Amino acid sequence: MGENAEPARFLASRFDYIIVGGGTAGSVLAARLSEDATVKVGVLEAGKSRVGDAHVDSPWGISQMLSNPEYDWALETTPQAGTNGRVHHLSGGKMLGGSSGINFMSYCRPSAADIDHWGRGGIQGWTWGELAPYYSKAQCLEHDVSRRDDLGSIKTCLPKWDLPIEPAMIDALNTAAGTVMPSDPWYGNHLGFYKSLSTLDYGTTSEATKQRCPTRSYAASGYLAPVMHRKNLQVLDEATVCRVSLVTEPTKAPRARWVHFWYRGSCHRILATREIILCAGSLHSPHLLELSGIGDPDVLHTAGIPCQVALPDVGNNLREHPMASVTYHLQTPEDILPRGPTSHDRKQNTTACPFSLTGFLPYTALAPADKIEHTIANARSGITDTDTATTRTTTHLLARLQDPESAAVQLIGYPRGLNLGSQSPDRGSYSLLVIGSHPISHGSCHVQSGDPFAMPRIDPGILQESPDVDVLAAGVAFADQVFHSKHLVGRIAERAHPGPSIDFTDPNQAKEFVRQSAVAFNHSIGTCAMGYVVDDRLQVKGVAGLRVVDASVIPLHIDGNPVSTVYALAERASDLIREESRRRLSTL
Ligand SMILES: Cc1cc2nc3c(=O)[nH]c(=O)nc-3n(C[C@H](O)[C@H](O)[C@H](O)COP(=O)(O)OP(=O)(O)OC[C@H]3O[C@@H](n4cnc5c(N)ncnc54)[C@H](O)[C@@H]3O)c2cc1C
Repeated sequence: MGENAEPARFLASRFDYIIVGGGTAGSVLAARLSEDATVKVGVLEAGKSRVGDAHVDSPWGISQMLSNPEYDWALETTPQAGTNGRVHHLSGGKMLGGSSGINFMSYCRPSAADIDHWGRGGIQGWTWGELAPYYSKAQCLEHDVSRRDDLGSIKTCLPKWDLPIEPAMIDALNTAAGTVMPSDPWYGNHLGFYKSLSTLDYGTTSEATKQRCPTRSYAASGYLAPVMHRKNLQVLDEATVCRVSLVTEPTKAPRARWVHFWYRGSCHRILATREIILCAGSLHSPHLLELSGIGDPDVLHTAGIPCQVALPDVGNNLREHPMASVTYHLQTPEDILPRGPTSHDRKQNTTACPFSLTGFLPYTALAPADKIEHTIANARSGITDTDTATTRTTTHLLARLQDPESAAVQLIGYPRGLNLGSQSPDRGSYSLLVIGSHPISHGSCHVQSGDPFAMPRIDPGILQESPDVDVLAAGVAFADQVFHSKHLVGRIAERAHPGPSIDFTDPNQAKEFVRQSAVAFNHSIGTCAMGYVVDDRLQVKGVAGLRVVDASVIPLHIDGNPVSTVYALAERASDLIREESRRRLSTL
């Protein structure tokens, strides 16, 4: 990027807004707030700028970044009882652009109902109707230039390659589920199977091949890089924020004023005259609130941190999408070699590639009515307290299992075994990944000590609730059955994973497989949830001048991959902040 702030200038500056975390949401806010040349915006990012980095830019570079501490926070959960005591790896992008720089680039919007359900706790202003324009504002839909509203910063396109097996796979999936290919799955209803969009930019021509080659389109390239020349925007990378300090005035709520951070071995503090905006992601934003003394007094006491503002819900409601997969060998490896327009795609795609097939199904398409009732009754019998917010959420999510319009699982086609960390991928296999869309299981992410470099204790409670296991097991059994579809005759050989001894028609074997093999899909949300930790303008309750804008404010999980929603909510948050700023100025 080359235009990052000079450290001395940054440290000597006074900012109106300080953004903590220059990731997905942080980059959007930095770009939007600095459009007003009269405000000064500072961004502090713990990772490095990786703009122009080959691993980030290449759609095939993911395996070089995952678990690599230069790019990935590489956090771990506590042992998860729901997955037979296994510890799960949780990735998170540590760079400008954050997790949008390390993710699988799958672009998918949630169903309209999912966003509408956010309003259940009395949250105003976050319906599908209100958020939908912001999806369009963030996205540039390359495959459909007729949509003039979709001209945003993040480029998306359908893969310009065709995997020979995928049209038959889409037919097999839709036939088995009794669904049809949705005609416009990005506008509120995406049940059924279809070719998925990726956050890819085809605007670059390779020097070597003179062909247009795809590069990752992400928050740093789409939002930050084009505006780094602005005089009122400064970005300091490799700066790790350790807390926010508050000032108290009589009769007023405490106000967030200073951001304390480590930079090149020294601790510094910097003043925000208007607001501090936490954009550190679902696992770091609650941690920073707690390090600042804002949280559950018991949690803070145990960690030895004096409580400044009691906010018991900080760090709770951590929800993750669980994922399990089934892989079959193919009769011919060519079935997953792309018929792409460029030899570049064809060559690269043999080692790894973004996902190009996805779809959603309700539980009603996976299980008979009596089985669904059994799943729900089982879960209800465990509910003793009927009046807590958690119970109301659980009851709501259980009711959705009977709704034929509500997705319970997402399936993603992946043209090989899921061995992303491997250097020698299996070229002759195809996987269906099955992801639980609306997990009832949830947990927490809490500070363990006042040391800002000690990682939080992360317990997402993966598969701890039996309906999540039932749903995922039914999804995996469905996926297994699809490989035997008449649409795929002559193309599929034996099952590669799990081994042939597992019988998915036996629900107990399917459930045990899921407990034994499911992983977290890196879609953490909910730890600073709207309505609980922040209000519907995303301001931290009980503190002035402090907001959270990132995936942590999403109160309930959405069906599908979340990055589109993080872009949209950050776009909307920018409008809210600018609107408040204008209102403040007009009253002066
Ligand atoms: C491996 C992986 C694959 C994924 N695949 C997909 C996908 O295909 N499609 C999809 O839609 N979603 C996907 N996701 C999820 C999606 O990318 C995230 O939900 C989204 O990017 C989160 O945005 P955010 O702004 O909340 O956090 P982030 O983008 O993670 O930003 C947080 C930023 O804060 C910085 N930070 C943290 N702590 C501090 C601190 N103390 N001081 C300063 N800076 C700090 C971080 O370094 C980071 O840059 C994936 C995620 C991962 C990790």
